[in-house]
Amino acid sequence: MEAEKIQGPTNPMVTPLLTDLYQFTMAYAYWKGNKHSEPSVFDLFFRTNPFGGEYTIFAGLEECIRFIANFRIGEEDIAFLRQSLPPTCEDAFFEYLRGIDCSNVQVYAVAEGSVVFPKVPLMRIEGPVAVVQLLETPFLNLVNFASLVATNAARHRVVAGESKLLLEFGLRRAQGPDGGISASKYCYMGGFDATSNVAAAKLFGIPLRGTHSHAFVSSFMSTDEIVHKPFCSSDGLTTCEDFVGLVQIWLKKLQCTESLRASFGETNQSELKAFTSYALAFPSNFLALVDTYDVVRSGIPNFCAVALALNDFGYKAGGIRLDSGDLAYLSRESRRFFCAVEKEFGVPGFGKLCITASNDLNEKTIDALNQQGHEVDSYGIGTNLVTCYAQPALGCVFKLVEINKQPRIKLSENVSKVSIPCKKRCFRLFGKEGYPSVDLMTGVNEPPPKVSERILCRDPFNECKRAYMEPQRVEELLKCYWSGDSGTPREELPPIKKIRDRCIQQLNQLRPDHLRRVEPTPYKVSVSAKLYDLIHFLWLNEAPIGELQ
Ligand SMILES: Nc1ncnc2c1ncn2[C@@H]1O[C@H](COP(=O)(O)OP(=O)(O)OP(=O)(O)O)[C@@H](O)[C@H]1O
Ligand SMILES: O=P(O)(O)OC[C@H]1O[C@H](OP(=O)(O)OP(=O)(O)O)[C@H](O)[C@@H]1O
Ligand SMILES: O=C(O)c1cccnc1
Ligand SMILES: [Mg+2]
Repeated sequence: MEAEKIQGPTNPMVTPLLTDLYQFTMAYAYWKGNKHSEPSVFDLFFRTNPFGGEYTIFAGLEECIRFIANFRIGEEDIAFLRQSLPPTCEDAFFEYLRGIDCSNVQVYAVAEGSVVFPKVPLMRIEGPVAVVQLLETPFLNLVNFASLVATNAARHRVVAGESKLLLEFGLRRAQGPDGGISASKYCYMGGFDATSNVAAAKLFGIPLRGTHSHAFVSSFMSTDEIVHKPFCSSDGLTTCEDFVGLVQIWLKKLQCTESLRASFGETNQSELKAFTSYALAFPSNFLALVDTYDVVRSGIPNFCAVALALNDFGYKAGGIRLDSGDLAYLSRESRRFFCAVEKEFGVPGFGKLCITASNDLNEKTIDALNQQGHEVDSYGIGTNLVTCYAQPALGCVFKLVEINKQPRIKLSENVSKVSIPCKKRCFRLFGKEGYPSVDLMTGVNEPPPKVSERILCRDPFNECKRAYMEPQRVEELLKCYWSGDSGTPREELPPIKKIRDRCIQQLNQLRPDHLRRVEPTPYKVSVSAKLYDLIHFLWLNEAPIGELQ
């Protein structure tokens, strides 16, 4: 049995009751009208890309599949529904609810981590109308934030560049525990390298990274004694009896070095104690937050004194974190100091020590740093990333497109809100240069587009916008991820690392003008000529003709 092989959702709060009341009232009305088993098709899609961009990353699919694979309404929940719905609701309905599962539901979806575009279904859900209706809210809940935050992460990756290390530091600012865990998971999927969130790292196998806080530095007083036991060199062959003294020797050497002299005099001794103490605790991975007192006059020289003492015993320091001030300027000053130390004392690699920047970073500040010129290797990003401060929601919707094999349309005064009817197949067509050129929707019974065969692609709502395309490659977007007991083979749910790789690879494959922050070019989304005609036939059919007075 397929349902037994797939674990339940990560968050145990994700149950059939994690929904809006109206899904159950509609289920009752479908049942009462003996319509509940009618075969239906719903599309899950969004209408506008978030963050003023022209692309979105699809995420949340695995959690949806875990949800339906385990969909059962338990006795306590049935009792709660019975007391919540009007007393006129018949007992037999609750018997019906007790018996439902998703064995007669099928889900076709775009692969998780894919770059996706407005109007193209991310998921196509087929099954008895009352059951599929019950999936609307939980699916939207599982996909909307996941895709939004994955897109936010991807956008930070695009602006930071491939070579930068991106650390997600958002748990403390996230919207509650699920917001925090989900953000860590989907930021990784969207291209971050690591998280500071220990629980998320354990749950999903995300690399775990971190530095230390200002509290650690300010907890030391200049008069504190450092508890020091002799410590061993990295090769285990020598022992250092007086590491504190060695650090002081190095600080004096730095102070006496002509090329470094101008930048600092006496440094903060309590900060030096904090760094020394941290180095003794983590000699192979010494990182220091250098902005507690004064980056240039204290933090950097203190860090270098400790790093050089470690170097004498074969340990390579990890680097620094800057968490305030002008990050472009301070990173350049830090790099200049590191390079001077490398040159003066002949310590290979010292000039390349990792500089991490944090403090209220977002796409805009990273872009500003790029414009100014900086020496940051790694960004730690929290609030703006995980809360999706620039845009708090993605507007995925779940619309009926077919019932009893009849196509259905939802009209709106606003053309962008008119739904695209009928059970559809979706394809990505690639052009001569290897870039994806257009996403094409067709009816399921139409012949699919073929490589090197010219096909007309039409804007679904604008008669004038149409173009022929001779694809060099065709990729079908919607694949079966849940087939219930229909026997249709289904796709495997890949591990998160594979999903992340797909996301990065697809972003790299996209034409750069779709990715740019300012005035990006919209990607083309179209329908076949046949589907275009059907949309407009149904539109005319369903729209009442007005009477002029
Ligand atoms: N070179 C830069 N260009 C653009 N923005 C920057 C640059 N350096 C830092 N920033 C951003 O400017 C803001 C500075 O924050 P703020 O004015 O609160 O000062 P601060 O550096 O945090 O000072 P403190 O913590 O010492 O009070 C942060 O959002 C940071 O990301
Ligand atoms: O700035 P964010 O992108 O949210 O990244 C996380 C922040 O959290 C930590 O400090 P915290 O904000 O708790 O204190 P601070 O503002 O005094 O540095 C850290 O030093 C970062 O600044
Ligand atoms: O490890 C860090 O440096 C960190 C973690 C969370 C928030 N701010 C910083
Ligand atoms: Mg802060």
